[in-house]
Amino acid sequence: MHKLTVAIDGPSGSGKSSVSKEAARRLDAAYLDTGAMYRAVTWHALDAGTDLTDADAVAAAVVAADLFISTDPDVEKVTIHGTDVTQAIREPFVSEAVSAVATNLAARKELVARQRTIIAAHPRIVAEGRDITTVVAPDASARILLTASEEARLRRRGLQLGGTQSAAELQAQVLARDAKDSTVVNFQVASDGVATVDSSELDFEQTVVTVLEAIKAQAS
Ligand SMILES: Nc1ncnc2c1ncn2[C@@H]1O[C@H](COP(=O)(O)OP(=O)(O)O)[C@@H](O)[C@H]1O
Ligand SMILES: Nc1ccn([C@H]2C[C@H](O)[C@@H](COP(=O)(O)OP(=O)(O)O)O2)c(=O)n1
Repeated sequence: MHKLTVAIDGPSGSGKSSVSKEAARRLDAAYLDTGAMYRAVTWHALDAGTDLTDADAVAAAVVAADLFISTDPDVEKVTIHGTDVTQAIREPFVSEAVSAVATNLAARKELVARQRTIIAAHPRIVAEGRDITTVVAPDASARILLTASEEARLRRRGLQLGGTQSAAELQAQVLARDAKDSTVVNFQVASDGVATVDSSELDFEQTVVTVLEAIKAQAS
């Protein structure tokens, strides 16, 4: 089987996680959700009462984090210091706090190193996040920026959360978070050599097929 590293970036609600996971299944590859790593260390910092405005404390918590993430696309599992946080990290309170970790450069350095180690350990892997195409794996066999209109991204996140969130809450969790995160990483504009797939007008299956075609075009 040929070695394959696929890097996929994009803003919140663009479909990165669901589309990358399905692409990984069809490519018989592992799957790495790097956002789940940022979410897990944020969950732990909140749980431990770490002051998220204290950059040194946040960085120290990330360096010390005993973090496990499944890379099997059919097994969603994230643990931190032995606690299973697979579901908890998706809660809105984590989405609203995670940028404090994502904008901490020392925390990013630590997580990027761990992500590179995980990617190197898998001959075939699809990794997704915000800086995979540019920082974590710029030499990947295929690199894709998955985008969608703000309207589509807000609608999808609202549906995903079962209609529990108000429009203002969704704006905070999707658009305001992207605005904060994009102060440290570029995931709005494709870098040189990165293919853009706009999923605004595509359904899930069409998006998966388009992404697989883009991977094939670059990786062959
Ligand atoms: N092309 C698409 N059309 C419609 N819904 C989609 C599409 N891609 C993803 N979704 C749905 O939108 C929601 C958000 O997708 P997700 O993969 O979590 O995005 P991200 O990881 O970029 O935040 C999920 O419920 C997912 O099933
Ligand atoms: N490679 C990455 C992945 C995620 N992040 C940050 C940015 C996001 O606010 C959080 C959570 O990412 P996640 O992909 O789970 O977020 P969405 O599902 O797209 O809303 O982590 C990052 O800075 N770099």
